[in-house]
Amino acid sequence: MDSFHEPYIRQGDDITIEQVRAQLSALEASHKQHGIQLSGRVLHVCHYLPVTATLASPSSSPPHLPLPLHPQIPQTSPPSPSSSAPPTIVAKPNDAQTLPSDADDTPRWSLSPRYGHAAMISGIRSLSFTYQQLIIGWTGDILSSTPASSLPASSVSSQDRAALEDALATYTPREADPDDDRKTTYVPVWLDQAVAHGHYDGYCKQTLWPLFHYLLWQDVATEYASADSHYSAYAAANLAFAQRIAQIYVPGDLIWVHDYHLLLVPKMLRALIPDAVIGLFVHTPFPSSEVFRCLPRRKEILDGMLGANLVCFQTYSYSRHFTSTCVRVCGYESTSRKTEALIQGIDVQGHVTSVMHCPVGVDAERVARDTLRPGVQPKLEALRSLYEGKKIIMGRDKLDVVKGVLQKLRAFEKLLHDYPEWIGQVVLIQVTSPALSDSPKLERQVSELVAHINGEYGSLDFIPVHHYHQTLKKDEFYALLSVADLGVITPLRDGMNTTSMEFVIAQEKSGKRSPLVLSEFMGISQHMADALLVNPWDLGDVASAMNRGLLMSASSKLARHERLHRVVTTHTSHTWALVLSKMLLAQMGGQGTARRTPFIEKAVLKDAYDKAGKRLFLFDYDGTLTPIVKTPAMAVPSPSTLLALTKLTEDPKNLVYIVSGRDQLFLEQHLGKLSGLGMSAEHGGFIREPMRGGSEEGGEGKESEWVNFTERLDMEWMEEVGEVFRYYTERTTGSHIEVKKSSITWHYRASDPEWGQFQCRQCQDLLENNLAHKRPIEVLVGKKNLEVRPIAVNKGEIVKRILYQNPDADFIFCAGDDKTDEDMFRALHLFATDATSATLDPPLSITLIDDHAANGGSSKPELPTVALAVKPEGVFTTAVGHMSKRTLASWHVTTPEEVVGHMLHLVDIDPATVASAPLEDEAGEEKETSHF
Ligand SMILES: O=P(O)(O)OC[C@H]1O[C@H](O[C@H]2O[C@H](CO)[C@@H](O)[C@H](O)[C@H]2O)[C@H](O)[C@@H](O)[C@@H]1O
Repeated sequence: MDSFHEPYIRQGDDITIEQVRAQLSALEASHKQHGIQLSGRVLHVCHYLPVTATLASPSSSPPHLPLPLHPQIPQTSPPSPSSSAPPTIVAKPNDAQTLPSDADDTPRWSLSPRYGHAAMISGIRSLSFTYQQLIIGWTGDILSSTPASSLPASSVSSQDRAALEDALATYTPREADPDDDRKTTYVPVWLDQAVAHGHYDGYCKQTLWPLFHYLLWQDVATEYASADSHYSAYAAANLAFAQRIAQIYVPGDLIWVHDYHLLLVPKMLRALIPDAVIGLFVHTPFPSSEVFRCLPRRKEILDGMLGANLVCFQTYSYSRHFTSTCVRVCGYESTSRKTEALIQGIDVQGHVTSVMHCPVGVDAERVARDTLRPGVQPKLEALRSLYEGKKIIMGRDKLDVVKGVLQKLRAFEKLLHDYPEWIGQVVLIQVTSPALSDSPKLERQVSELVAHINGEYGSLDFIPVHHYHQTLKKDEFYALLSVADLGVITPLRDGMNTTSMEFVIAQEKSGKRSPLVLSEFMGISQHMADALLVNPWDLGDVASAMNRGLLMSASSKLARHERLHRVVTTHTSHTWALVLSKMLLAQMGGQGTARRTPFIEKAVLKDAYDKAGKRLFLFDYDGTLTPIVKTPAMAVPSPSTLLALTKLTEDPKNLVYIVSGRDQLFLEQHLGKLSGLGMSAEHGGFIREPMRGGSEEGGEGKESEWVNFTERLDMEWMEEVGEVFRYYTERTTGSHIEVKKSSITWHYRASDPEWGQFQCRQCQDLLENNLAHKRPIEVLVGKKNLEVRPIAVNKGEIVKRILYQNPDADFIFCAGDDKTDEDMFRALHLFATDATSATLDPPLSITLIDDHAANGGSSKPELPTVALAVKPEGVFTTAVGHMSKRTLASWHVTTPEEVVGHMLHLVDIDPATVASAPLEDEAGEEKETSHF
């Protein structure tokens, strides 16, 4: 694995931030050398802006005077609403609490501050030394001064908005290097109040958050209509973000979209800026596919995410769940380790989204500094004397069901029950900070349980549990972390959890080196093997770990602490942000950004068609003229497809062929009535020329014979391959074998998608390593199938043959959707790109087969090279699939319906006037649109 693609600095690696910086610079230099445009900017798209801003009354405020940060809702007299002077707006980051606050003006409105995501914000800000940064986020609620209430965003005048945007754009953060003019700017997204709250309090908090933390909705303590309500607000908010990004985007920008609030943004943004380099970082856990599949809007959400070039998670297991969900729920394929080099990814119609992981850390230096703030020590001393002679267990969690506070309290109760020697000797100080959407039910349950434990195990001079439901001040927080004899952080699920990292740093500074009990269901646990890892549901397990931690020897504590400290201080928010930049930068110029096959416009095609004297059409069948469906036998041509082919073949200027992997029987059965249609079956193994002089059933003319190019080939391998396929069919429920005359296909579309793909890879390995080098065969990975055919035949050879026999064609349209069709594009590539090389040597199929037959077994060597009439502008090689799909074709359309629509347009038929029935198989299964 090369260092550019290395997903993460692994635990124990000695890589430093300087090394990541050096890798970044090397990547940038290499991109510049290859002419890849870099803007030097990173756009971070977050749910809300980490700033506080206040709009002051113009009449009373001096320009650019900083205003108090807290409280945000002013208590003083109302502003003068009619003033026409420009507003004075002061904006500052949420953490800039030391700015002077000597203003006496009256804010007219202010943005409500929001906290959280500290690690992310500190990581983003640390990049200011490397990149120009833009943080794009929702303003948060707009609070009016009188009455103290939320205002609809629409009531903020455009003048005020512009003033706020200016203030944010010109704000220089404290931590910026004064000699460096690169900095962080803040770009507000204005959301209508209903959209903003439907988005966050509704869909984010009531639907996605519980699901991502393995809580199905009936378990959530809030009341709401359904898992689908608020989706429209979620989509509207995401669209507003995408549009805002598009307004400020410049080519060469790197765009990082953050978290579960904005999962639709990548796809929406891709539609607005097809070339954008987009990363999506998911800070929460990503659940197993069996949980995720319950989401009514699962496909929309996954497709939204897959609009990104790179989707990144906190841990490998979250990324594995995501990949598996895309495969299982949407039917997409994960890229093989073999084909897409080293990166795991998801293939959607040829667009590959890379999937990686990179855990966020804390700003270790800053936490260490904060732990030593002068205010911390007195608080620490106070705690020490208050609990003198007792061991202190500390817990600090948001009051949210997923944080497992109830389970922790029960485990503490079990500690006192199972190890009664601790009664009177240990206290649990549990702080619960209020969650944004508070749950009174949970609050009540916690209070009741605390009272129960204290009643059961407490006495007049001993209270076992000290519960504080409040937001701790920084000094109190660090004092608590520093004084504790044991940290117990046991959420039921948590994306990462930064308190545990802060605990380790605080313990280093206080010199205590106390141990940590951590839930194994949080992202950080995978990197903290030296904590005491527990299952928070197993109360006995947690109680025993608490006991073990409290009794741990000093040397053991020290050894564990040192290793944890090393992890926390080498995997910081700064390294995280740099590694993220490196990963996204590595996507530039790569798959999905460099390759853009243009969409072929109907008018362009029609223009060339009308001007041409002789036209050649070469169509693949499955996935090109008809959508992929679950059962191969049900992939029958639609009325539109038949009409388009009929009309094309009726025109004497046209020569139309189907070049398919299907066998003769299938092609004859479904397309045989079109006698003007030429057909090639089994990937070029057979050909039947069109009948001249009649195109419809009953038309004039004599039916052509099939020519078999495989007749004299060694076909003994068919039995051997059949045996291998039978072995895998027995072991892969739902799979089946399609035996054709000279090729054989193993299908696994109806099998478990992951097992099917795994078996396919195993089978492919077996065939390639044990048979392919001994036999004249080629193994082809198709769409949920594995095909084996003779190496001597392919679709490219057929195309050359047709072309050689029709050198006067001056218009060629060739369409296909999968790898075997690339042989056709390759055969035409030279003529599609180079005006000077329009000559063609006699193809093998003519020299070896036709002439062989004509000359009684001896081939005739001197067939002439022919000159072709076609010019590059008359060759339309067209891939069906995503524009970023790897292809030799010069054009693309996205679906088979578009291929047919384009053909109908050529013959002057409006597709809307043609009756079209949705494809259904016998079981009523709809066509599989998800995977082409
Ligand atoms: O060259 P083509 O015309 O594209 O044919 C390639 C293979 O297509 C068929 O399999 C594929 O389509 C089926 C129907 O949509 C689908 O169920 C299957 O999963 C696909 O792999 C066909 O069955 C094969 O014989 C062709 O070689």
